[in-house]
Amino acid sequence: MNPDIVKERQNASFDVQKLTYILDGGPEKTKRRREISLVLNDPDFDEEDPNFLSRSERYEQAVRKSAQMILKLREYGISDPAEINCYKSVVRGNFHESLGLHYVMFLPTLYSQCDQEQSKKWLPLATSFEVLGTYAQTELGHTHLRGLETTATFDPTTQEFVLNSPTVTSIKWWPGAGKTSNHAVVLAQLYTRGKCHGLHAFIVQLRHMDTHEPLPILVGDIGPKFGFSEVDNGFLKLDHVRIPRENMLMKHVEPDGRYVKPASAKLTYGTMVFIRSLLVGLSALVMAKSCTIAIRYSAVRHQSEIRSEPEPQILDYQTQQYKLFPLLATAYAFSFVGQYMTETYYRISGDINQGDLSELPELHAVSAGLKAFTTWTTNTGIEVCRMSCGGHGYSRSSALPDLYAEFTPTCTYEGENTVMMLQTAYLVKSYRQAKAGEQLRGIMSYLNDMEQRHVRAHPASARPALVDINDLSDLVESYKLRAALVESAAKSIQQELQKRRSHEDAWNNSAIDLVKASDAHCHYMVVKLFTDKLSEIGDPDINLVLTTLAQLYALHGIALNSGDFLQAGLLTVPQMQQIPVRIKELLCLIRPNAVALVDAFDFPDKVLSSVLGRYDGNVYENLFEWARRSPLNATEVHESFHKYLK
Ligand SMILES: CC/C=C\C/C=C\C/C=C\CCCC(=O)SCCNC(=O)CCNC(=O)[C@H](O)C(C)(C)COP(=O)(O)OP(=O)(O)OC[C@H]1O[C@@H](n2cnc3c(N)ncnc32)[C@H](O)[C@@H]1OP(=O)(O)O
Ligand SMILES: Cc1cc2nc3c(=O)[nH]c(=O)nc-3n(C[C@H](O)[C@H](O)[C@H](O)COP(=O)(O)OP(=O)(O)OC[C@H]3O[C@@H](n4cnc5c(N)ncnc54)[C@H](O)[C@@H]3O)c2cc1C
Repeated sequence: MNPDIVKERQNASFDVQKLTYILDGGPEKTKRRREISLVLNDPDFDEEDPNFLSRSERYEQAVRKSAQMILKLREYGISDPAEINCYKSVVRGNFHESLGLHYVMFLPTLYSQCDQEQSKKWLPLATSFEVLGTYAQTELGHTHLRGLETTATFDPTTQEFVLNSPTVTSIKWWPGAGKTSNHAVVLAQLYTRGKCHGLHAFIVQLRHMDTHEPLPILVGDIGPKFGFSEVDNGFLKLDHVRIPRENMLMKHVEPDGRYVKPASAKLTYGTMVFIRSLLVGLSALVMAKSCTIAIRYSAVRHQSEIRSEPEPQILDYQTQQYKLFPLLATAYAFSFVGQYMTETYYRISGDINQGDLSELPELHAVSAGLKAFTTWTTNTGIEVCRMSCGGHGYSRSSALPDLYAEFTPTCTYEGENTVMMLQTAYLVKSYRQAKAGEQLRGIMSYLNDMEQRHVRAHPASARPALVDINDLSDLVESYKLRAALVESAAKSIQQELQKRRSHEDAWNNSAIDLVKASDAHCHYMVVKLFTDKLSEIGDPDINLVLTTLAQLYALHGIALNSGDFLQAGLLTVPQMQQIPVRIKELLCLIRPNAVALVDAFDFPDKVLSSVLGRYDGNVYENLFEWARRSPLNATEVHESFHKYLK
C-alpha cells in the first residue's frame, strides 16, 4: 500500500463504511452489492483490456461477456431488476454491452406497452433471450418525433401492418444492436383508413431465429464512433415489410381498421422517460468514478514545490482542490438526486399504471431537465478530472478517456440536451398557472410564492440582502428565487407575441431564456435535494462532512452564475466577494477527508479499471506493467521496421 494513501485514510474524520451504507440505501443493500461484486473474481469474466483490441474483437468480447452474464444470472438465481442492474454494472465496468438495448429499452417497452395477450407471447421469448431486441426510433434525417417518416399502414384485408422506410432520410439510424438483435421495437407513423394517427410502436422481426440471417430487410452496423465500440449501433431499412396486426403494441387498431385512442398519446414515449430518469443516477456514478480516480491519484502524485521542502502531494495545491472538490460535492449531490429521481419515477409510473396520468407532464419535465443538467455537468467534470491528472490522465490506463467517450453521448441520446431543456414549456405553463392564482403542487410549488413574495428580478439596491452565505437554508432560498428566471423567459415570450410574432417564433426567439430558466430550476432542485438529505443523516461526523460538501456545491454554483444572483438582487457585491473566501475555507475543511470521501463510493479496482485510481495507490509500477502489455510491445522489433524503416 502506498504510504501517502495510508496516511490519508488515517486522517478521515468519519466512518467510511457508514457513509457507504447511506449511499447504498442501508447496510443490507451494501452487503448484497458486495456479494454480487464477487462475480469479479469469476475467471469466466477474465478478459483483455479492450484498449488493446480491434473494434471487431471488442464487439466479440462484449457479446461473449453478455452471454456469460445471462448464464451466470440464471446460475445464481438473480432475478430482481435492481440486482441485475447492479450485477451488470459491475461486470461491464466502464464500457457498454452489446445487449444493453435489450435490457434498457426493448424489455421495458414490452413490460409497459404489451397487453395481456402480447405479454404472454413476447415476455417469455424476450426474458429467455430467444428474442434479442433493440429500439429503433431515430432516423437518418430526424429525431424529432413528429418528423419521423417511417410508416406503418394497416391492411385490413390481410390483418397486417406494412412498414416502410420511403426515403433515405427515413432509414432507422442508431438503434443499438444492428448485428446482435433479431427483433426491434420500431416507432412508425400509423396510417389506417387513410388517416395518420401519429407515432406508435411495433414489434418487427429482423433476423431468422436459427441462422440469424437478416429477413428481407437491410440491417447492419453504422461503423466506428467516438466511443461505444462494444455496441453495434445499427441501421434498418424497411421496404414494405409486413407484420401481423397483433405486433402493434397497445393494439390501437381494430380488425376493421378503426383507431382506438390511447389514454395519452405520450404513453408511447414512456421508455424514454424511464431511461432519462436512470441517466441521472448514471451521471452520479460516473462523476463518482472520475473523482475517485483523480483524487486518489492526486494523493500519491508529488510534484514541484510549495515551500522549499520535499515535493508536496498535488492534492495540497489549492488550484487542484478547486478543480476536484466541487466535482466531489457534485458527485454526492447527484447521488442523492439520482435516488430522488428513481423514487419519483416509480411513484408516478405506479400511478400511471393505475390510470392516474395527472403527474405525467411533471415527470416528463423533471426527468428531461435533470437528465440534461446532470449529464452536461458530468460530461464537463470527467474532462476536468482527466486534465487534473496531467499526462497520465491522457493514457487509456487512467480510464478517464474511456469514461468520457462512453459517457459523452448521454448528452445527445435519449433526447439532445438543449432540446430536453426546452421541454420547459411545463415550467412556463406552471408559472402562468401560479400567476393566475392556481395553487401548484410538488416541486413546482415554489412558484406559488411568486406574487406574494415578489420573486422576480430586482435591482440589487431595491432588495435587502438577508442571505447568510454560511447558512444552507438561505442558499437554498436564493437558488429558489433565482429559479424564478422562468419569469424572464415568460416575459420574453410575451414581448415577442406583442410584436405580433407567431407563438412558434416567440418561443424560438426566447429559447436562450428558456434554457437558462430550465437550468436554474434544475440547479435549485439539486441544491434543495442535497440539503434535504442532510436532515436524514443522524451520524454527526458524516452530517458535518456532507454539510461542508453541500455548502461548497451551493457556493461554487453561485460563484459560477454570479451574474444571475447579482442581477436579481439576491446577493450583494460584498457578499459575492465573501464567497471565494468561504470556498477556500471549505476546500481546507474537505482536504483531510478527500480520499475517505471517494473511498465511500466503494468501487472495486476491477470496476474502476484505472491504474491511477487503484485503492492501494501503487500507480507507477502498475503503469509500467500496463504499458508493457501494449500490442506494440509484442515483438522487440515491430514489423514496420522491416517494411519501411530499414
Ligand atoms: C442506466 C441507463 C444506462 C445507460 C444506457 C445504456 C445504453 C443505452 C444507450 C443508448 C440508448 C439511446 C436510445 C435513444 O436515444 S432512443 C431515441 C430517443 N429519442 C429522443 O429522445 C427524441 C427526443 N425528442 C422528443 O422526445 C420529442 O421530439 C420532443 C422534443 C419531446 C417533442 O415532442 P413532440 O410530441 O413531438 O412535440 P411537442 O409538441 O413538443 O410535445 C407535445 C406535448 O407532449 C409533451 N411531451 C413530450 N414528450 C413527452 C413525454 N415523453 N412524456 C410526457 N409528455 C411529453 C410535451 O411536453 C408537450 O406538452 P404540452 O402540454 O405542452 O402539449
Ligand atoms: C451512442 C448513441 C446511441 C443511440 N442509440 C439509439 C437507439 O438505440 N435508438 C434510437 O432510436 N436512437 C438512438 N440514438 C439516437 C439519439 O437518440 C439521437 O442522436 C438524439 O435524440 C439526438 O438527435 P439528433 O442526432 O437528430 O440531433 P439533432 O436533433 O439533429 O441535434 C443537432 C443540433 O440541433 C439542435 N436542435 C435540434 N432541435 C432543436 C430544437 N427544437 N431547438 C433548438 N435546438 C435544436 C440540438 O440542440 C443540437 O445542437 C443514439 C445516439 C447515440 C449518439
